[in-house]
Amino acid sequence: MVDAVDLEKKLSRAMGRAIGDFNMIAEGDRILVAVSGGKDSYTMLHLLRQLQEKAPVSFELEVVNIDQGHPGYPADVLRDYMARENHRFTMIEEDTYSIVTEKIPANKTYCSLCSRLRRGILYRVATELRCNKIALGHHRDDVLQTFLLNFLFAGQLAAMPPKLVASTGHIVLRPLLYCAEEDIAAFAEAQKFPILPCDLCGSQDNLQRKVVGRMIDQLERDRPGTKASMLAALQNVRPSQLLDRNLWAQLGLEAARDLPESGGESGAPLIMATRLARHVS
Ligand SMILES: Nc1ncnc2c1ncn2[C@@H]1O[C@H](COP(=O)(O)OP(=O)(O)OP(=O)(O)O)[C@@H](O)[C@H]1O
Repeated sequence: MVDAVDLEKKLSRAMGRAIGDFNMIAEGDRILVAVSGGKDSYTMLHLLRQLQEKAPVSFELEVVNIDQGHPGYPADVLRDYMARENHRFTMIEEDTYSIVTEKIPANKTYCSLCSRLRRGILYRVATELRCNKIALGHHRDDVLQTFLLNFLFAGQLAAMPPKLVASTGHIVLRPLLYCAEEDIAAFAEAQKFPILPCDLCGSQDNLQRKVVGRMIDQLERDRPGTKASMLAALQNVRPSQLLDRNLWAQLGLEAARDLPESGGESGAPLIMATRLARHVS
């Protein structure tokens, strides 16, 4: 049983590694921290605030929540928490719920349109608050699920970008991308974050994603370390072992090389073991 202090250290180390690996934060940044009231974004906010206090670079945090007009949205819970914790907090009221329920048939999931509308609002608010970056609370398990969803059902080899330049020029960050969901859940519980319900829209939450999530969880139960291996794989891409002709052209490849030092048959396990050692801890 890991206690809250150890969990905090573990999560904070994982977040620090992601921030360092992808050069996410620089001196003078103004970061809009998008908080939904769920466990992931509460945890992200908590860890970013801690980092802010000890980091060698100085940056600012602007916390934003969008009240999307769901019936029964307990806005005061979030307002009270932000006031108690002394965060710079803005709640934006935009009734995207009416748009989504009008456009999407009742038996279909609202998630995709709802999150697209939300993203547009976040970009607008980031401009209004003079924020150059936007932090989202996606974590390792979101990344793995997205990867598998794309692989199995969308014909693409793609996960989620750790850092993305949006068309508006804002930089979108995912600082929790190395953090395990179960650690976040345990930490959020230990911290007693006042979690807002996520089923207020009554829509079936992205069913396909849930199925894939359960598949990965089962694999992890059968073979502990599977998730760490999947995450390591996303950081250990061998373009020449894939079949993307455009990628081959971009890399100027004529044929795949089978040199041991480039990780041919014999090199692969060693590289994987090294990477795993970095990420299992
Ligand atoms: N209503 C909202 N207002 C502000 N930011 C949001 C809102 N909803 C989602 N986000 C941001 O988008 C991220 C991903 O949203 P998603 O709905 O997939 O969250 P989630 O997996 O339920 O995470 P969380 O536990 O933070 O709610 C959140 O972590 C948060 O950063």
